[in-house]
Amino acid sequence: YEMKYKKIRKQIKHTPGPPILPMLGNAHQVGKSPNDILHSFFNWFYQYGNFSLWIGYLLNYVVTDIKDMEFVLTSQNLLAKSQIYDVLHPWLGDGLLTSHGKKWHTHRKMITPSFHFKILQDFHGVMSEKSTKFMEKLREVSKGAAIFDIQKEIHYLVLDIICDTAMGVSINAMENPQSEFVSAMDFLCSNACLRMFHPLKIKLFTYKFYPEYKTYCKNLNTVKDFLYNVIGKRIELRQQEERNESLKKSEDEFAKRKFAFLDNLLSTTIDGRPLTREELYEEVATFMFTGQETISAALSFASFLLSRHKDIQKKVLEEQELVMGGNMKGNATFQELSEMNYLNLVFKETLRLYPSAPVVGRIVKEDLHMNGKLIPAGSSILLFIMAMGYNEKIFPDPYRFQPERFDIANRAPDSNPFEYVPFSAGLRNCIGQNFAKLEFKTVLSKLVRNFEILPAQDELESKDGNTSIFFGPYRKERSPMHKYDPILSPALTLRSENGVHLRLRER
Ligand code: HEM
Repeated sequence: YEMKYKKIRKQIKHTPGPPILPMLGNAHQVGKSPNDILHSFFNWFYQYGNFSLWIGYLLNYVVTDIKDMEFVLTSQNLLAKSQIYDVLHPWLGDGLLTSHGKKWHTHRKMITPSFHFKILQDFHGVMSEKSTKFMEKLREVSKGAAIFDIQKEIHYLVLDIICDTAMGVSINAMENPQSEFVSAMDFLCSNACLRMFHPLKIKLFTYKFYPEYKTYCKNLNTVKDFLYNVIGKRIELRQQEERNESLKKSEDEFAKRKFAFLDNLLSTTIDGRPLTREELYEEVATFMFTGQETISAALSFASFLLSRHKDIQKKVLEEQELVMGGNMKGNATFQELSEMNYLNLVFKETLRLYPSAPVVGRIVKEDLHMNGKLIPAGSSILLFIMAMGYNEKIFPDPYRFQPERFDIANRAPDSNPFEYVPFSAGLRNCIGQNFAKLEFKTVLSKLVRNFEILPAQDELESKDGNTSIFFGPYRKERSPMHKYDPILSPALTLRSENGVHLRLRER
């Protein structure tokens, strides 16, 4: 092994990286917790730019250079995902996120119309309804200027929205966070994140020997049973409708007709045949996973940033007053949301500082020549999306929260579209980005109109416009971390390990 890898290391001398140990590579330096991993990645980004990272004998080629990012994202041959996605397979199967080749291609084509703006308009109704309920929940938890964890509350809101839009089923997670299905979904999301960088837990055949494996199976089965049950009932309902039978009046929630992503899948065909139950399951489970943690993170971090930047929150509110006029407590229409340009800039700037998917991976199946550099077959390429947002040449003063930097008037006319890619780009870009933007704006617009968002403690308000999060060598110039500063945890999705704490004051 050592001989073989010595040769490969010579081949990639073009790209430095942290020094390695035999057999371990850099595994001992990456760090134990997800937060350590992020810090190590940032330190190496500042030190090397692109860097090569060895986990045992697996080469991870980490890309932070804009031209290389463009190369990978526009390549037709780098569409298959890397090994870190293996943890998702038992849960999501070959859904859109994890599949590749012909299956991915035909399913992508089939699913694209489900995100058409006419369908998003229907989903917007669900988003508005759930956000109204969310305001009531916030009134309760923020009573008496209590410091609370908004990430937790947003998580349940987003789960409610995604269940309703994916399956047409209301699970009321905001009211029943302890339900078996809600806990099982929570378990699977964090389980995936924690296993991704664990050398033994990442593979199912070694994970089976851990005592927690039993709990994993139990939660996986809960989610699968629930989804298969909904799918089965939906199919039955459609068959009844097709036979033109009058529907039995029932109290059953599944019988209530509500248009959902699943309905779209049921009316689609692949090569002239309807989707199998397994295919339906895979795509619904994928929609629910990808559309949950990502938006939760964006909304939580945006609330956090606004809580610490009063001046920017004021601008968001001024725009709300302008667009909504006298209807400050009502639902914003689709049209009104599209007029909220400043809120759009806040969305972009939040995703620059806290991209929901900080790293995405691809597998290199054949030797690759990337802008003059050889990347050997069998390696994995990790696109370090988060580091791109902290590139000082593109985003001066990168730790400053400054939505205006995304104003078209302030962007360099020759800017490269690959310098900012929170939704990835190219053929495997995020299919749900318009859904995400719509949900972000629906919820945040309502939040800002109902509440003044305050930091957990008054002294935490930013005096210089900077965030309190620092990575890499610049950290030592800054004040120490406060207990209410988020500890970032990256895996497939970014979140705060210690929650996102703040206070609210009703307007
Ligand atoms: C702020 C919110 C979001 C962000 C930042 C985000 C980001 C991303 C990124 C970076 C990828 C590429 C992943 C990779 O290459 O492995 C991706 C893929 C994907 N996203 Fe999103 N996403 C968001 C919301 C959503 C939502 C709301 C949905 C669906 C409801 C969704 C569905 C998907 C799917 C299905 C893929 C896989 C697409 C494919 O491979 O063809 N995402 N997303």
